[in-house]
Amino acid sequence: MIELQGVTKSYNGSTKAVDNLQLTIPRGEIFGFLGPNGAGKTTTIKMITGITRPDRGTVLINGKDILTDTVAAKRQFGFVPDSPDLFLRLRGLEYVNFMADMYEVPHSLRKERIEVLAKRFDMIDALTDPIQSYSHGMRQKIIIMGVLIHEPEVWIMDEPLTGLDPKSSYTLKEMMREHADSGRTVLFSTHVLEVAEKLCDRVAIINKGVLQFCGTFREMQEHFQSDESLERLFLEMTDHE
Ligand SMILES: Nc1ncnc2c1ncn2[C@@H]1O[C@H](COP(=O)(O)OP(=O)(O)OP(=O)(O)O)[C@@H](O)[C@H]1O
Repeated sequence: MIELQGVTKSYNGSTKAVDNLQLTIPRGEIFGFLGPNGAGKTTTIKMITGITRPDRGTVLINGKDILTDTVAAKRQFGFVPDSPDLFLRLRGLEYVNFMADMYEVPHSLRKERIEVLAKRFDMIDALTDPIQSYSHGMRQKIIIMGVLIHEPEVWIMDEPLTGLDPKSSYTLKEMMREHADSGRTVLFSTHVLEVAEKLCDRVAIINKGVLQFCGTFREMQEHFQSDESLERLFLEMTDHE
């Protein structure tokens, strides 16, 4: 479960990138975070994950405060950032083991977990190659594997499907569904509204740092008294000044 209470952030003391955001993302849900470029999605995700400090407000992950109980809060989640260009000098397997070390995954569990993940993402043959030699999609997949190796309860993913081929994208979406259906939490941001419409139990739409809507797609249609697609409703909400 992720709770944001009055979360606010300005850069350089000027316009608010995120303004008084109030959100609760319960267990058992795939939650989509949507908004146009520059809306404040990444800033919000960075505040949830403790990378950026909010000016005001509180972030709780499974009840643990990211600012005051940071390590306990960080143990609750796995985070896939928007750029997978990390640890390029390591081989895939070294990186996944490094992540397993960080999260104290026992050696007895690692081999099987790595095998299962590598099989699902078609990465078995690439594990011994340096990440530098990987394509964008392969880098994305190794980052996802490194995150999932410690089986975090809460998944937080910033545009995780970008660059994935159709099979890997299908696999990740399937894993997100399984994770949420087993009573755990998935938060991800995306620009692909068709994916959000099909995959998410609820979505939040943010524009210029302000929450425009939070709820199910059906609730959104009821709210706007419209049977339009998510894409049309999104454009209506975010196009107007
Ligand atoms: N490090 C920074 N310094 C100054 N301004 C920033 C910084 N990071 C983000 N911003 C500004 O904050 C606002 C929100 O940016 P953010 O990256 O959170 O949006 P986003 O919704 O993730 O966008 P995108 O969909 O393009 O990735 C934008 O106006 C952006 O220019």
